[in-house]
Amino acid sequence: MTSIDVQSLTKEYGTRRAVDDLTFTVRPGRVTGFLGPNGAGKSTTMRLVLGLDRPTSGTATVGGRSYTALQEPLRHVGALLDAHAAHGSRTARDHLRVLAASNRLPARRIDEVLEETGIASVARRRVKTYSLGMRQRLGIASALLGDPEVVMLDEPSNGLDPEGIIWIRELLRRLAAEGRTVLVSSHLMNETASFADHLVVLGRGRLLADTPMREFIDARVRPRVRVRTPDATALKAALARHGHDAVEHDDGYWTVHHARVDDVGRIVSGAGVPVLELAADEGTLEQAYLDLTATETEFTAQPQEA
Ligand SMILES: Nc1ncnc2c1ncn2[C@@H]1O[C@H](COP(=O)(O)OP(=O)(O)OP(=O)(O)O)[C@@H](O)[C@H]1O
Repeated sequence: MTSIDVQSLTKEYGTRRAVDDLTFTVRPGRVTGFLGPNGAGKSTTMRLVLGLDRPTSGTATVGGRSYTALQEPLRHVGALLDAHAAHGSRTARDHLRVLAASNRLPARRIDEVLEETGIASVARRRVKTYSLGMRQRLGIASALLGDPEVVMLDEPSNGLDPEGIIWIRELLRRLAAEGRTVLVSSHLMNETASFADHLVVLGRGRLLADTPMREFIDARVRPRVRVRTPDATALKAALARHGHDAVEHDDGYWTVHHARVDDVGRIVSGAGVPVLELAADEGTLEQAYLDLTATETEFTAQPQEA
């Protein structure tokens, strides 16, 4: 099994520290979401892992070896960094042919990844005629060509239509279920929440979190419960006896703050309160992420003066 290991990694561009003493491990068998505000250092870290840039200090390895030491690297690591990397005057098929030949990959993989990424029917068209979403699919096809154990994708949902977004979600889940190591950066929190098991979060080049997604959310967003009842008086009284306060909304629901659905369920059923609906109002990844990164965002819009 192959992990990505980042150890005390630092990258400076002139006086600017893009990556600052970063240490984390991306493990196989799960999807790790790679998050952080603009300029936090996600792409730089991925480039360092791929040997496209040299670290100022520290190391980034795949399965214990640096990427540049890997023979036929596409068999080990598949990456999508830039959807515009493919040459525009080539067809998708030719682009994949060149990659397959230079990594001694079997030609049958070309058809397999074209099918898998849904671009088989346009594979003979020149890449410059492709939409952004089609280029993303070609970038993912290139990443999967060598059937690699490690897959690293920078903003793969970018430009994909709703059907494409569902496809990429299922693809990422499947790659992880097959035991691969999957690192995916994204600015789309709902998306990330739908496919990630684990999160690595950066802010200004530093590590802010390296934690299972559920723990990341639960540590930052207090749980709430939504209840609907025809007997508000009984509901309020029952909750008050257990130290809970309920707030009513215009749509007829009540919210119980800082409470778990199991506890509220037990309280209301114990008190015989009639309940029409009872639901956990779980914290979202977006809420937790914004809470963590509020002070780590380099670029924020300033309120305009009237
Ligand atoms: N080649 C380079 N030369 C100079 N500065 C660079 C270079 N590449 C990145 N940087 C700087 O390093 C910092 C980190 O950039 P990086 O692209 O890694 O962030 P990111 O987290 O991927 O951001 P985004 O979410 O906007 O893609 C930024 O301040 C960026 O301007």
